[in-house]
Amino acid sequence: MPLPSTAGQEQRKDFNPSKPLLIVDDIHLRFGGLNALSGVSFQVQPGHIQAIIGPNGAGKTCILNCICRFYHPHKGRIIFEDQDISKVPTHRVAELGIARSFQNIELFRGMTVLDNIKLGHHVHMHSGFLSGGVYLGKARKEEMRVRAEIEERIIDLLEIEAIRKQVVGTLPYGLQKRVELARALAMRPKILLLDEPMAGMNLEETEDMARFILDVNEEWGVTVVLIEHDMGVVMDISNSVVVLDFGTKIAQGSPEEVSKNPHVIEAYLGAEDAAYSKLGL
Ligand SMILES: Nc1ncnc2c1ncn2[C@@H]1O[C@H](COP(=O)(O)OP(=O)(O)OP(=O)(O)O)[C@@H](O)[C@H]1O
Repeated sequence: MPLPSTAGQEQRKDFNPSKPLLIVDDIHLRFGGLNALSGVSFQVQPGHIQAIIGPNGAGKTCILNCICRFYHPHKGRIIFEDQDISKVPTHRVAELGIARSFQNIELFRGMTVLDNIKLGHHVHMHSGFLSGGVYLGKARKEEMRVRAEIEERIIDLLEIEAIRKQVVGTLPYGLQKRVELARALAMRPKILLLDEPMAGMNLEETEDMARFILDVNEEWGVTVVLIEHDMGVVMDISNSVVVLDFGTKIAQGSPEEVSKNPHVIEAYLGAEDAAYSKLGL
């Protein structure tokens, strides 16, 4: 069942396949003498699952950090929904509809699952002292109702009903990753940036997570940018793949195209044979 009143659904209304939702334009990022990103450009189409792959240290996480403004590139632009967000303050990025999960879980481990999910909503709360503290206005009551409904649907979709009252720190790793996804969804994102959501998971947890990402994308219309080392997952669920190596884009295309690209094969072979074998070639 589709999520009500989400940014994702609004996005679906003016769905225009020829117009990118996100444009990463000539991004350069340096740390001292290290060029972490050297002119990386790509576009993300609305409704797509866009994978970013590449050997360790290729610059994948740096790209996500530039998109959500944790890092400030010294050259280049990030355009989201026709707006150049290169100067938008970091704390405003979530309000625009950009949510992310982290490589290492970033949850409040001492709080319950539900409370962690509720925290995802705070980006849409605009009430000040009068409306929030003293007078519970009509609009705010309506917002609370919608939020509660969304919460329930997220819990339902991600199948975490049974653990909603459990303290996050007591949960197995795979479930904690699921709660992190739930909290990101509570932000009602138009685009979801996922940094290795399957890392450290067993096969069953990986398959579950892949299904949840597909559900979020297909049923709720949320565009996804996905960094993932598991090539099986990338090949299965992404519409398009960008390949980075040493801070530059070396290939882009459908999963099938990039898996046959000689530069990609070479990059992976150079990195480690195991990664190459994961390409399934
Ligand atoms: N805050 C930072 N300070 C200094 N160097 C950094 C910083 N963040 C990233 N780097 C460097 O930038 C390069 C790209 O890092 P990034 O984390 O984007 O790689 P990655 O492709 O995500 O790798 P992995 O798959 O191992 O997570 C690396 O050499 C990394 O050490």
